[in-house]
Amino acid sequence: MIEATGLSYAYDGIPALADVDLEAGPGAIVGLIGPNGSGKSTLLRLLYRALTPQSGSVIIDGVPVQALGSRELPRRVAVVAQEPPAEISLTVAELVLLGRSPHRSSLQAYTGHDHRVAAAALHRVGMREFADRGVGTLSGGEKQRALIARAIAQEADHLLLDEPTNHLDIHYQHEVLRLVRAMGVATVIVLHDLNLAARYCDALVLLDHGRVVASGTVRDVLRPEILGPVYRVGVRVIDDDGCPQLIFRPDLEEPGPGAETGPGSPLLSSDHPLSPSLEGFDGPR
Ligand SMILES: Nc1ncnc2c1ncn2[C@@H]1O[C@H](COP(=O)(O)OP(=O)(O)OP(=O)(O)O)[C@@H](O)[C@H]1O
Repeated sequence: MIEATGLSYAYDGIPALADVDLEAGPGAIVGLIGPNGSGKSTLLRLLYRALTPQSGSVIIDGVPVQALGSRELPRRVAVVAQEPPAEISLTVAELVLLGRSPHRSSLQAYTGHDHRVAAAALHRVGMREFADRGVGTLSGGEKQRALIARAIAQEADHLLLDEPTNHLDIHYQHEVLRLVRAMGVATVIVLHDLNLAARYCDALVLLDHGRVVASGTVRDVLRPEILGPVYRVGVRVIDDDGCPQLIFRPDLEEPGPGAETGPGSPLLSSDHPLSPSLEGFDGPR
């Protein structure tokens, strides 16, 4: 269980996050969504103690995160951050094996069990044949999957991921999120793709300018009247076998400089036969 209450943070006096609450119960996946610069990564960094909040608290299974020891924290919380891995000179197998470090003392060698857990994690992300490759030689998506394998090998009860589907093709976007679901641990995940968020998250927290604009179930948050003003796009929600999915239109009221091909423009007016119907789209207010 991850409980964050009243979190605020400022970089060099410039506020990035203000009075944010979040809760991820056992097995629940909470999606952090919001525009660029809205504070998602900052919030995640506060959750895994890379940053210390100026006010508020983060509690992991009843224990303040600040009170967890440096070995206890990674045993409880696995992180897939946006930063590229420092372990660029390692092989993929060695990188994934690092996920076992919190489970042994620094003098202890990795056990057969550690190797089996690491190999199984690599297999789960479809990377077994990459075991001997250098991390530095991987594509962006392969690297991302190797980092997710490391988090799986860590066997922590809490998982924090910052845009884990970045660089992944559509198959692996779904595969990785299915894996996250199957791990069944308390998860907080930053996602830009709202349709993936709708499909895989149990709850969402929408940030804008460092504040929570909406939080709750997927259906509570992914509403055109909420998303439109925050993302400055037109939004339509459709139902895909019970899962809400979104279709977006660019901001119809404030075309950017030189934008001449939007609906209503001389090149593509809304009654042009090639212009798709705008019915059902709620433009931003
Ligand atoms: N190290 C830093 N020093 C100063 N300001 C920072 C730093 N990191 C982030 N910020 C600022 O804090 C705000 C929130 O940034 P953050 O990275 O948390 O947003 P985000 O929602 O994760 O963005 P994105 O979707 O673009 O990844 C932004 O205004 C950003 O410029």
